[in-house]
Amino acid sequence: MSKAPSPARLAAVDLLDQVLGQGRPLSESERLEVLAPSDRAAAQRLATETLRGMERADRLLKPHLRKAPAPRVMNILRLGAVELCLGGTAHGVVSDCVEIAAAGKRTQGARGLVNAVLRKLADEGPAAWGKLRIPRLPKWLRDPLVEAWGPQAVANMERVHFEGAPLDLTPKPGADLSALGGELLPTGSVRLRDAGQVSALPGFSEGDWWVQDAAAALPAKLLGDVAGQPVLDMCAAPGGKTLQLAAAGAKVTALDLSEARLKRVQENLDRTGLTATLVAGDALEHEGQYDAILLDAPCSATGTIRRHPDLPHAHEGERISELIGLQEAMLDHALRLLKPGGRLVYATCSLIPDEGECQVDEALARHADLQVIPPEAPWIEDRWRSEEGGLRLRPDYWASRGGMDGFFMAVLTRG
Ligand SMILES: C[S@@+](CC[C@H](N)C(=O)[O-])C[C@H]1O[C@@H](n2cnc3c(N)ncnc32)[C@H](O)[C@@H]1O
Repeated sequence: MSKAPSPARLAAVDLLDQVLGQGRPLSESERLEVLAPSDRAAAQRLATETLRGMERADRLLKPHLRKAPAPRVMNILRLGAVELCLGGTAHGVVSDCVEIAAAGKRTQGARGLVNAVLRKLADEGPAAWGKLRIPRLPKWLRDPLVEAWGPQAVANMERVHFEGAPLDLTPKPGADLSALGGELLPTGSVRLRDAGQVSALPGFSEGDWWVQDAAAALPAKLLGDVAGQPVLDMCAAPGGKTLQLAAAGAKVTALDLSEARLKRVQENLDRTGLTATLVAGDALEHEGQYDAILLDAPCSATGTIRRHPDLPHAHEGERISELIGLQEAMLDHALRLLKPGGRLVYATCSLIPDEGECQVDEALARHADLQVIPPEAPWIEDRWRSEEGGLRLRPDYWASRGGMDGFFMAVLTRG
């Protein structure tokens, strides 16, 4: 008699269909909302691991498939293959994948195939897995990154992407995070491995910290002493940098186009007991004068792939030229909102120079009075410095510690 497949595995296959079939990233899924928290976490982990290991799974599956199966069947096989190769129990994985195939009208005819192929992989897969190459980025992204950073650097980034990301926390000033047993990074973030459920960690309810990649915590620090100053966080949600600025004593205006995402900023402020003025609106229409502005502009997010392996599969960079235009317009508008002598930090979590280094070069060409202030801090490593006077962070930096998100950031002023 057939039994219902695990809700987490079933949802993980749906997520793979969503990313690979519809080109919608995991973060846009409503599918997880109906699940219990533990199933939600498991489904997300399974989908993420499958996307990370997809190239290897496809290589292992290929010899067993005479013709390409229907996309959902292929995703069931990918999920099963990755789980089996990463140590999943053969019986549980295979029978669940067969049940997922049996549950769909268009896939039930492939039950036998799923069963036969996954049984083979349960025997052969785990030994073969580690001999396959580290999965590569898709060509649309790999080619420009090789051109920008060279083949070895991109191979190093791919190794870090494949390993996934630790959990980084930004401590609220004065909070004691020793109960978490994490590693204190030179930049002040606390890094945890295998952290589990975030909301169950010590200090979460007390608002002692918030989740923020170590690299993502640096742009706000580059604004320097903001205590008592009006500061605009121009693209604020979900609010990691707003929290840093508020914790540093700034009078923060946190602006974002998305009301839904601003709700997350408010939740984060409530949990941490910090305050900021939230404004829903278009950054390009915002008015005011500020001593300091943080422009963490919308971008390709290609620096966050180790956390979001769905990104390079969900699209092929179609929106990047539109984003580059938006970043340029936002940078020019931010300069209009900056008081004389004020500081603007421009940042993007992108690995593509057109969204970082080139934006600063081109802004310098457009505005004769614009200057870049090279940042000074004891934790800045020389190799992070870019020719424009900004910082270029890459996933392969701190590789032995677990890497960091890719970011570009620069401090600008009009003089
Ligand atoms: C990279 S995210 C910001 C991350 C945020 N700074 C943090 O640290 O949590 C970019 C944000 O820009 C917002 N955004 C996109 N277009 C915008 C616009 N025209 N005006 C204001 N915000 C915009 C998006 O809603 C998104 O929340």
